[in-house]
Amino acid sequence: MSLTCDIVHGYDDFRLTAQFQLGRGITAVFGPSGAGKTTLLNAISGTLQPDQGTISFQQSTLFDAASKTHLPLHKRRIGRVFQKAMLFPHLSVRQNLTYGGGSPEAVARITGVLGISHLLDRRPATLSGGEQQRVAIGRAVLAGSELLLMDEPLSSLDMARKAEILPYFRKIHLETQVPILYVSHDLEEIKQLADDLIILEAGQVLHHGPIFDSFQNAELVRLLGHSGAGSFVTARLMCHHPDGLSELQLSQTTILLPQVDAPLGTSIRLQINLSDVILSLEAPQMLSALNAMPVEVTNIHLGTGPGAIVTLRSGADVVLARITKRSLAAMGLVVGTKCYAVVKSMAIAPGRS
Ligand SMILES: Nc1ncnc2c1ncn2[C@@H]1O[C@H](COP(=O)(O)OP(=O)(O)OP(=O)(O)O)[C@@H](O)[C@H]1O
Repeated sequence: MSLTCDIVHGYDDFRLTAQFQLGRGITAVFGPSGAGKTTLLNAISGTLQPDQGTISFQQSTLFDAASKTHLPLHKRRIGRVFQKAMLFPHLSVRQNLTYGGGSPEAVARITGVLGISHLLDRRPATLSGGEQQRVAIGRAVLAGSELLLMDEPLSSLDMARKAEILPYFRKIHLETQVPILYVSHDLEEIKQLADDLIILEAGQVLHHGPIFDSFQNAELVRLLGHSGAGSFVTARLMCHHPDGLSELQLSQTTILLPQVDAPLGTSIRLQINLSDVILSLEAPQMLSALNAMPVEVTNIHLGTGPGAIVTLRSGADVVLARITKRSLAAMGLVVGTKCYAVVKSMAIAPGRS
C-alpha cells in the first residue's frame, strides 16, 4: 500500500473523518464543495496537522498524533499541483522544472512525456495555460515525488485545454509509476482518468472502490448524479457493415454502433448512461433503437422519489437502467426477471479502450 490515512480533523462546524488505503494507480477524490477535499490534501501534504490519527506512506510515518510526529513538508516526497500552475515568472521553464531537483536525463525524459521539450528556454508568461500546467506537473515529478496530489489541476482551463492535458496524467503515471491522488468535481474527467474513486461528502468517505464498479453501483447514483452514473461494458470490434455501422461483440450479444474507427479485434470500452436504457419484457421489434440486449434483473434500488435504478446482467456485462416505480410495478420486475435492455445510445469511453 502506498499511503495509509486514518485521520480526524475538525473546524468550528466541520469534521473530516478519513480512513483509507490508497492504491498504486490514479485515485480520484470526488465530492461537492465543502466536502473536505482540500483539507484532506493539506493533511497528506503536511500543511495541516490533523487533530487525531496517523498518516503513513510506504515505510514512513508522516503524521502520528499520539507520538506527536509531524514530518515537515519538504521531507515527505509528495508533490502537489494546484488549480493554477504557480510557476516562478522570472525563471525559465527549465529553471522552474529543476527548482526542486532533477537530473538532465530526468528532465529530458519527463519533458518528452509531457510534450514540453521545445519550451525549456521560454518564460512562463509566454506559455498557454495548458503548457504552464504541464510544466507544473513536470516540476512536481522532477522534485522526486513518490506521491502526486492533484488539486483540481484542470479547473481553471477551458474545455479544449482540459482535453489536451488530461492524457498526460496517465502518461506520467505510466512513466513514473507514482500513485496520484486527483481531486476533481468533474465526473467526465474522473471517468477518463481514474482507476479508483473516493467519494467524500460532508467530511466522510462514503465510498472507495474501483472506478467502473463505482459508476455502476446503484447505491451511489444519488452521489454521482443521474447524468454521471451508468455502466461500462467491454466489446470487441468484429466487422464494419457497408451502411456505416460497426458490429461489436459483448459477452453474450452483439451490438451495432456508428462507424468505430479502430482495427478489427480491438477491445473497446463503452459507456451506457442510466437514462439511455429502456426495458422491455419482450424482444422489441420495429424500434428505431438498434440494440436490444437480453438481460436478467439482478438488483432493484428504490430511491425516495418516483424513480428506481434497475441493475441488469447480460453474461459478464452489467447495465443500469433508471425507470419509474410505476413502470417497475406495471412490468412486474423482480430480481431474476428476464427482459430486454434497449440501449438508445452508447459512447466510447475515451482513453480507456
Ligand atoms: N482554516 C479553516 N478554518 C475554518 N474552517 C475551515 C478552514 N478550512 C476549511 N474550513 C471548512 O472546512 C470545510 C471543508 O473545506 P475544504 O476546503 O476542505 O472543502 P473542499 O471539498 O475542498 O471544497 P471546494 O471543492 O469548494 O474546494 C468547509 O466547510 C470549510 O469552510
